[in-house]
Amino acid sequence: MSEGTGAFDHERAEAAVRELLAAIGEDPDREGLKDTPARVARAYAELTAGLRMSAEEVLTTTFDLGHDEMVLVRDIELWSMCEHHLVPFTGVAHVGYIPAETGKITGLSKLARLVDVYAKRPQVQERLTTQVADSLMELLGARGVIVVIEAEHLCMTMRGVRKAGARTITSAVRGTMLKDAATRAEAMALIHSPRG
Ligand SMILES: Nc1nc2c(ncn2[C@@H]2O[C@H](COP(=O)(O)OP(=O)(O)OP(=O)(O)O)[C@@H](O)[C@H]2O)c(=O)[nH]1
Ligand SMILES: [Zn+2]
Repeated sequence: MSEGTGAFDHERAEAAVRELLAAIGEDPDREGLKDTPARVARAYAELTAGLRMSAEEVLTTTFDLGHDEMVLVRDIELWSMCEHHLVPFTGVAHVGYIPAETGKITGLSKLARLVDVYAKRPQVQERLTTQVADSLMELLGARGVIVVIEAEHLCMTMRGVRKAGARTITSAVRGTMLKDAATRAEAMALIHSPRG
């Protein structure tokens, strides 16, 4: 994938929103819309903040707890933006890993932050899923990783095919989670066990 600069240009974003308002037949100068380009630019800066963050920054806090068995955080709330239509897709991510033999683990919140690094940018669900899995393998030296994402795409709900409630499920399985069926089954059982 070719890389953009990642830098957010507020002035350019404001001008583009003003232009879009004119293109849809609105009057960008009417009272209710006059602050909209600046607001939308700020909102887009937030919604694409992942372009200006890295997995390396997020996974700096690690502990050597000697815990070398599965850690799984499920139901991590997720908001991303479909790169085809620039409308949201939303759902949950389940992220599990088997730490390195040294027992090097990261903070639980860092798994949720990692999801945000890759979610807060124009994205497709498949790439989001593999990027989270691959960064855990590389940066934590995890022996195995499983990432399952369940999401609803507003581009399929509010427009186009208009199928509300359809959920897309993607998974990325790496290392021992891939090789060892019992470990993978344990992770899937944890992901699907009853809530509450
Ligand atoms: N694989 C994948 N497809 C996605 C994702 N988000 C949106 N899409 C799909 O991207 C496709 C884009 O299709 P196009 O035919 O180029 O665009 P379109 O005419 O707006 O398509 P419709 O949505 O079917 O109206 C659609 O089928 C979307 O459902 C995603 O995360 N992964
Ligand atoms: Zn879309």
